[in-house]
Amino acid sequence: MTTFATLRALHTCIGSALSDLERLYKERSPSPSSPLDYPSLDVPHYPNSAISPTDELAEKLVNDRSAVVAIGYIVAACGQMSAIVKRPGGHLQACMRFIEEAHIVEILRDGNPQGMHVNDIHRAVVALRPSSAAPDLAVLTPERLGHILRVLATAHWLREVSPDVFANNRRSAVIDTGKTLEQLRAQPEKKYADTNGLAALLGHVCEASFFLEMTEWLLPDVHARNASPATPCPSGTEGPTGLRSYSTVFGLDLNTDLNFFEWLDLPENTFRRERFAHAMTGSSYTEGTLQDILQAFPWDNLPAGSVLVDVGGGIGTASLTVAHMHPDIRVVVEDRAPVVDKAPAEWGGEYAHIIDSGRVSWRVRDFLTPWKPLSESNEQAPDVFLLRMILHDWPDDVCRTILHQLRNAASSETRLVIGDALLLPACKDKESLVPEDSPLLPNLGMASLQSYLIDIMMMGNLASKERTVSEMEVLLYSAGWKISNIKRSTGSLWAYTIAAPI
Ligand SMILES: C[S@@+](CC[C@H](N)C(=O)[O-])C[C@H]1O[C@@H](n2cnc3c(N)ncnc32)[C@H](O)[C@@H]1O
Repeated sequence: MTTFATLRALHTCIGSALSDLERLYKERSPSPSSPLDYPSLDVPHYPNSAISPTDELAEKLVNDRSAVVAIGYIVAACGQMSAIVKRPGGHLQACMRFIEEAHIVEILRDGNPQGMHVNDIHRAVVALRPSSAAPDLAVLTPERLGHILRVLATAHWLREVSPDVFANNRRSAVIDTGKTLEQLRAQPEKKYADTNGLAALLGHVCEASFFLEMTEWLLPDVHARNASPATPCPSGTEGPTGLRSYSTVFGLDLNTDLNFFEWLDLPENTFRRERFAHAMTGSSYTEGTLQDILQAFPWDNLPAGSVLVDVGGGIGTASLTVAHMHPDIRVVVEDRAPVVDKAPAEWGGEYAHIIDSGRVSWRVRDFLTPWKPLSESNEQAPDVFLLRMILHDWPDDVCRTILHQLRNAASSETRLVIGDALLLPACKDKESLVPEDSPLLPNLGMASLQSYLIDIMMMGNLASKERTVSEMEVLLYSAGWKISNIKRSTGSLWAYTIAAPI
């Protein structure tokens, strides 16, 4: 195929996906005379604010199954077209991290919806910083702030309404925590409590960019060329260049032998630890949806009183969703002590009654150690073990230990529910997310990039990985489990894998 033919095929693909999307919105319009429009990029939709029933319907349809497929095709085709016609640019991570930490989205939401002048934004940013560590105004100038915001407006993450006047748009509003400026000033550490976790996720991912030194980690000569001569190197830890060798990029970046979670437990990382817990809630909006777990497993078929154990469940984002919809299921969330100590207090009103009644509870367990019955009087094996975003954190040998502990505790009826992306190759293979004759990559290319970037982040942070279907199959089999079903989220690499004891 010539390049122009490929570009034309991609153009057709965008056109037909757009027609599908437009048809869906037209068909679901409350009145044929005023067809429902797709939400505008220029209009922020804050998670906690009231909107008209029509706008609410338009928002809801974005997650409709057929809309998700059409959106995936549009993103994949546009990404592929851009890659063909233009060399890549830089990345936005530093600017994204700054606007999240500086509460810019909340400041713009609180200000004039038509936009705020950069001088006013600057004043508000400075006023929200603690007086004990006020910014140096010769460093944080309105001019520099304006340049940062313009990068984001250029990348459609904000709007520059008129020169130096900025407003939120649909994208930036996604990371609005709904907190007032007074709340942020009084309790900045509570910024993520009772939110959808997307601001926490952005803050975590943009900061935890340890994988940026992946090249130094993999190529010791580049590390040797760039390392400061003062880099301490305890004897016995030298790599081939005489510099210290690390098992992760994270270790190299922070000069530590601790793993990511051990580091998170350090007293100075309290804020990061709590933000990470909320970031996991946010991840359920970017990796499939939180509701996918409800379709992933036949929860209705479990007998009343069945027990779901959420292994490494954090604040319990996924299992609380199950408990909420299935009042006969009991949930026990297991995690490390610093997480368990804080978890119940991180939930607001919606789930209070389930937590207060004791139907959802937390207990401390290191998942590398044998699983212990829930009480002396109840030695029964749990009905379901949930491992959501756990196996992708660990290399195969550690995963095998985690899985063996659960296999030893399981009865023949126990099921394992694993929530992790299952990667596909970027070429034709047994499974494809697109039709046979599509010009798109079978893994949906740019629309799936997020899962592949998380894969690299996992390699950098924890020497682990996202797995392919066959890698997952082999791993589970080696620990005594056999896959019985895989439920992929629509148009996505995210999946719930169900396994039974062999
Ligand atoms: C990526 S998070 C996933 C959290 C949760 N499953 C979810 O989907 O929101 C990984 C979790 O594993 C927990 N964890 C790490 N090491 C652990 C260990 N040795 N024992 C128990 N939990 C552990 C972390 O504290 C964290 O909550």
